[in-house]
Amino acid sequence: MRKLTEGKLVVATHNAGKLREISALLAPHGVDVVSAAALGFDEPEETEDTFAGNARIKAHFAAKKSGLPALSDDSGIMVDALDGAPGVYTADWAETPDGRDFPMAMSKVWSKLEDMGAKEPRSASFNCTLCLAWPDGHDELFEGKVDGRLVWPIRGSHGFGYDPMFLPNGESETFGEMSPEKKHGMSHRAAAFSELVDGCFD
Ligand SMILES: O=c1nc[nH]c2c1ncn2[C@H]1C[C@H](O)[C@@H](COP(=O)(O)OP(=O)(O)OP(=O)(O)O)O1
Ligand SMILES: [Mg+2]
Repeated sequence: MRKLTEGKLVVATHNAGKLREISALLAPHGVDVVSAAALGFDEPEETEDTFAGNARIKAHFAAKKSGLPALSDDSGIMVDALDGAPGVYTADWAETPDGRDFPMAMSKVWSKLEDMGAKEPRSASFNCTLCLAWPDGHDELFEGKVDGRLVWPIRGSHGFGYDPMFLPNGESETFGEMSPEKKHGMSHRAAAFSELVDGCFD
């Protein structure tokens, strides 16, 4: 597996919540981080139907454009009773003409479960695929997952996206209620990061 040797890394995301988490997860490793959004890069279209496929699109786009290694994150929530939806389309479910509306997206998920009479526990998982790509076209992929269940009403104002409706197994706080440090100890993103750190950092 290729090691990350350069000091500077582009984080290929336009999501401020993800950038905050990725920066915190990278902080102990002495990497100098700049985001694709801060560099003014466009968002490439996420045309694949897998997390890995879309992670590769985002990381290669930023690596080519910057001439630096780039790290992307493609992630989403998979609800068992919905056969894994919204999955790769988790961000799309929140899309409105005025931007993303996550309270609306969470209530869409919950109403679908209500409409179908889904039984407790309404199990779901958060999934994350990281892609580290270099300007020469090489890449490495890492995956992480956390299992839990969905709750309603939503709880907490920490984190981002669908965090307030996700209760990880064995916990009493949703991702929206827990501190960032606690989420970083158990999240899908943290799990993928630990693979990345083991494989690519000295
Ligand atoms: O820890 C999380 N806590 C809550 N929600 C989360 C999390 N991780 C992903 N999610 C949701 C947010 C987003 O709606 C979708 C990912 O979509 P995804 O395309 O990978 O990210 P994005 O468009 O927000 O940013 P970008 O593509 O620029 O990295 O899953
Ligand atoms: Mg996206």
